[in-house]
Amino acid sequence: MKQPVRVTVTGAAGQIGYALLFRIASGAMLGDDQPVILQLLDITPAMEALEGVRMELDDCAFPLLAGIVCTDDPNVAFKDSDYALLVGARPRGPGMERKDLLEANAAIFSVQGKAINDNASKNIKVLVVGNPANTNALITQRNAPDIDPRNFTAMTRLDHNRAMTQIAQKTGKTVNDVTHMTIWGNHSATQYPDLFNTKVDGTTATDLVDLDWYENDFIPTVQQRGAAIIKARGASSAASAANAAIDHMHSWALGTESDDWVSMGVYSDGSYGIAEGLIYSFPCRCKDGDWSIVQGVEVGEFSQTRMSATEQELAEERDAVQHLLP
Ligand SMILES: NC(=O)C1=CN([C@@H]2O[C@H](COP(=O)(O)OP(=O)(O)OC[C@H]3O[C@@H](n4cnc5c(N)ncnc54)[C@H](O)[C@@H]3O)[C@@H](O)[C@H]2O)C=CC1
Ligand SMILES: O=C([O-])CC(=O)C(=O)O
Repeated sequence: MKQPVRVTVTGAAGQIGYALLFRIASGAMLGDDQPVILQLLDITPAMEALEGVRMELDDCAFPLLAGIVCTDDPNVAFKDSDYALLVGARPRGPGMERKDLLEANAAIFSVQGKAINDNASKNIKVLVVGNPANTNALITQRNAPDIDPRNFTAMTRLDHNRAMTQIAQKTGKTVNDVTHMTIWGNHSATQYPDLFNTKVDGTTATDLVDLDWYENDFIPTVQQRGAAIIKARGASSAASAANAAIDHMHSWALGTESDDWVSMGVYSDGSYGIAEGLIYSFPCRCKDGDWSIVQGVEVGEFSQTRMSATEQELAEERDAVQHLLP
């Protein structure tokens, strides 16, 4: 049996937390041979609800669950942490854009970045889910100067999964036939889901659909899917967000499929001309617990315009939180 790893989840008493923790404890995220210790953080008023979640985790008798810590202290939650899923933040309501949450949520991530820097394993893998996810990941990373910036990522896997299903349904196939999907940029309405490089049953997706559908139906549907869920459910995506977080960490820790790739918001090294240091979603391959940006993906004029627009938005978000970036 492997040694247990420590997995921190923030906002653990929230909606996404409730859909996430049981799957982490079951082995869905890190494999069915990897014991986990869950280190659960939420705010003081949520401690009683969190205690209820702990009771339910206990009641599942998960063989891989080697311990549970519930706390309202970030220094305790991140102690020796190997993996962190930063979910805790206010979600948006109807009519809001994700960047409207910047002010409400940004401060949370500077505090947690410092707590990660001071307490966590230097090899910690961090996924930021709380919105606006890319810029919150940037704030966290910049507040943890002793940790490699590559260890901080933002979630665009939900957008990636949404796009996979949309193209599969349009072409009468299943998601099993879809490969090489890419979400470029920000987890926001400017994100660019790229079908020029996507394959459906081996055929390039843009050869199977007309450009009008791609531009005026597919792209806005993927970009606006979060808002559509909020409208329908009265609350933001939770189970699908938790599922995407599991997928993101699973790919990162255990690797991606052969020559396929996944979308991850990662520290830009200047690839594809994207400003260095932004947390931008790229096509990534993962191996041996590390990710790399896939190089040589075709970028035509249609894609370039959209990739630059979402980069521009990320630069503006970064400038708006300059005071939180040491
Ligand atoms: N990146 C993505 O694809 C997605 C991101 N999200 C985002 O995830 C976040 C969480 O969503 P839900 O779970 O639905 O919200 P929720 O409101 O149900 O839960 C949030 C939890 O975070 C806790 N929290 C607040 N401040 C905290 C702090 N400083 N430290 C620790 N915990 C704190 C709250 O007490 C609450 O328990 C939101 O920002 C939402 O917009 C949601 C869906 C997809
Ligand atoms: O849209 C929201 O606010 C929640 C979210 O990030 C998503 O569902 O993609």
